[in-house]
Amino acid sequence: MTDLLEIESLSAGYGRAVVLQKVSFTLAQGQAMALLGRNGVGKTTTLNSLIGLTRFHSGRVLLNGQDMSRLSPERRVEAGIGWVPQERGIFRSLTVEENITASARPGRWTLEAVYELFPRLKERRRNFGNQLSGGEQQMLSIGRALALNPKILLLDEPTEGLAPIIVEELLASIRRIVREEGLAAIIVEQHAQQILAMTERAVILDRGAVAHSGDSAALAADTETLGRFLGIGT
Ligand SMILES: Nc1ncnc2c1ncn2[C@@H]1O[C@H](COP(=O)(O)OP(=O)(O)OP(=O)(O)O)[C@@H](O)[C@H]1O
Repeated sequence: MTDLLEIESLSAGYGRAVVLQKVSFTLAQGQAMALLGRNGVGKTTTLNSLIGLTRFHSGRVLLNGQDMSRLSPERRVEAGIGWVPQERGIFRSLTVEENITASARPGRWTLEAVYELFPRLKERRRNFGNQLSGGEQQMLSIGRALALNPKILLLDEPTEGLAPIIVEELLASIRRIVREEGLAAIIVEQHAQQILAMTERAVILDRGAVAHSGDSAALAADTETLGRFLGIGT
């Protein structure tokens, strides 16, 4: 069976700087992957490369066997990549509802399904993007990506800078998306143990290269590797 996503020896960066050095991993349909590593190792650059926002040097990015390495970000979204950027990227002058429906496509994730996942968004549906708290903006960013009914969701530090109670709420929603709904996802997160508990696969990057790749459950128990590459668990 073809993997949903195949990254083959991807080297990419910004301008002349090559940040990712021959990064390879695969993800099957319905699998969620934790993408971990210390600050500055290339996690965001990996997600940016999957959506097409970096300078591509060599390698291949395949979605359902189709090579996307040279496609524009718009074409990659059309092909089924859902992207939730670190800076959230919501339209501040549109309402919550307009943000969700502006680019929606038919599928499991209707407006009602997004509201059911994030009841706060329904309460706030007539508010503008610039009237939302950080947590609500993050929910909207995820809801908007879901409404595109992607084949795979890329989440870049979705809980960064949010209050602990909101972090727990968001992590519970993300767990539901990947565990109960079975949507394929790559999740970059500082809350490593919580993300390992809801994903099947884990990749650790170190200085732009894959330093570890394996089962999330095995990594969660591997204090030596967690300590060496993330400075936790020891
Ligand atoms: N727009 C850019 N132009 C040039 N270099 C960049 C740019 N964005 C990131 N970099 C560099 O690429 C490297 C990897 O950064 P990246 O943001 O991918 O790391 P990260 O693992 O996501 O870290 P963090 O957890 O801090 O977000 C860093 O050395 C960074 O300085």
